[in-house]
This record gives sequence, C-alpha cells and structure tokens, in this order.
Amino acid sequence: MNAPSTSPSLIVKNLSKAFPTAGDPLRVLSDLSLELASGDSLAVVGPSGSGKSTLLQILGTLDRPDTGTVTIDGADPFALAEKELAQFRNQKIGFIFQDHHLLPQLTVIENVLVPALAFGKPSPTDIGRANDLLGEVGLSGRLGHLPGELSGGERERVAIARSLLMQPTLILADEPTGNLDRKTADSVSELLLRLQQSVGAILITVTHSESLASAMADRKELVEGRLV
Ligand SMILES: Nc1ncnc2c1ncn2[C@@H]1O[C@H](COP(=O)(O)OP(=O)(O)OP(=O)(O)O)[C@@H](O)[C@H]1O
Repeated sequence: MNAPSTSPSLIVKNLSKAFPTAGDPLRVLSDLSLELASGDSLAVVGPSGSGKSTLLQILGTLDRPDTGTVTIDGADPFALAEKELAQFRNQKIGFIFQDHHLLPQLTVIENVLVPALAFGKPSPTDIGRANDLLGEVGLSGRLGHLPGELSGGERERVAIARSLLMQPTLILADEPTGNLDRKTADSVSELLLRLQQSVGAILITVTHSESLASAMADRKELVEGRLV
C-alpha cells in the first residue's frame, strides 16, 4: 500500500478542448486547471453536455487536449509514444464505467487481471493481488464466474477491483453507480471510497447522483468549460 502524501500527483493546467461542428467549433473545455494529491476524492458535476466525459477522457489519456498540460506523477503522458502511453495508462490510471466494460467471455478473476496484460502474462503477484481485491469487494466465491452470471452491483464491484489492480495513482469513475438501485449504489460508493483511501489513490467521479457526489471529499461543477 502506498503511504498517502500531500504533494499533487495530478496537475492539470489550462486545458482547452473544442470539437468541430458544421459551424463554429464547439468549445467544451476552456482554460481548465486542477491539482489533486494522493487520497483526494472529487466529484465532477454539471448538466448534460457540459463536458464531464470529455474531461475524464483527457485525464484518462484516451483523448488529447487542444492546448494545456496534464501531469501525472511528474510525467507528461502525451509526450509518450503510443505503446508507452498504453503502458503508462494501465499502470497509473484505473477506470470504472457505468456499464462496467467487463469482457463477457472472461471470468471474474481474468477480468480483474486485464490491466496486467499490457505488461505480458500476469505475474504471481498480480494474481495474488487480484484474489485479495476480489476478497475485499466480497466476491471471493465468484472468481470463476462470467460477468453475465453476476448482478449489476456485483459487476460494478468487479470493475472496482480491476481499477485497483495496478495500484494506480488516479481512479476515474464515470457514473459508477448509475445503473444501480439506491441501496446497492450506496454500498458500491462506500466500497469505492474505502478502497481508494486504503491505496491512497486520487479518485475523480463524474456523476449526476447527489448522494455519490456528497460522499466525495470535494465537489466541483463544470461551468463554461471550467471547474468551479
Ligand atoms: N467526439 C466528439 N465529437 C463532437 N462533439 C463531441 C464529441 N464528444 C463530445 N462532444 C460534444 O461535447 C459536449 C460535451 O460532451 P460530454 O459527453 O463531455 O458531456 P457530459 O457533461 O459528459 O454529458 P452527459 O452528462 O450527458 O454525459 C457535447 O455537446 C457533446 O455533443
């Protein structure tokens, strides 16, 4: 487990992003800056179309900003070549999506091990960690099951375990409880925050859910391309 520190491990400076349209480009992010340190949790809220997913895509290094910089653990991911960037992403960033994005043909434990595949065959350490994480999310008895055999809340818990496999610096969650009933949503968000705290990762959650947003230590709204 990483000891939490207070120096910012995510530094975002002056991000801008626009998409081409038939008319003027659609400006989605505009001079957006943000700094977060190990152990921080942030809810990003805002109306539909305000740019929350676009921000998450850029922080997740899945899309590039037009201008501005993202620094994760002192490194500029966008300066890396494609293969190195893919490895950096797998090592430093855990993703959790509303529809979990588990691979249907892989078992629960194989899904949790997917981030390790970018580095070759999962090591015994990876396999031990996957087992431990599945224990922590209460799924030790379901290692060999397929995602289709699990409930929505159980699938989301597998996605949480997968996001933590590589002990990431940053966990990015897009509506992680969006498909769940209130009680299941509350238990999944409690679990996510507990595990995020235990590894000292930064957690950024995009959500329309008031109850999930209020569980995070901080909350910011995307307004006219900036976080306020
Ligand atoms: N690849 C793209 N090409 C063109 N326009 C895009 C693209 N991606 C997003 N947009 C536009 O950018 C704006 C912001 O989209 P984004 O998905 O980031 O919003 P959001 O805040 O996540 O919305 P929601 O809460 O509905 O998921 C929208 O108007 C969207 O249509």
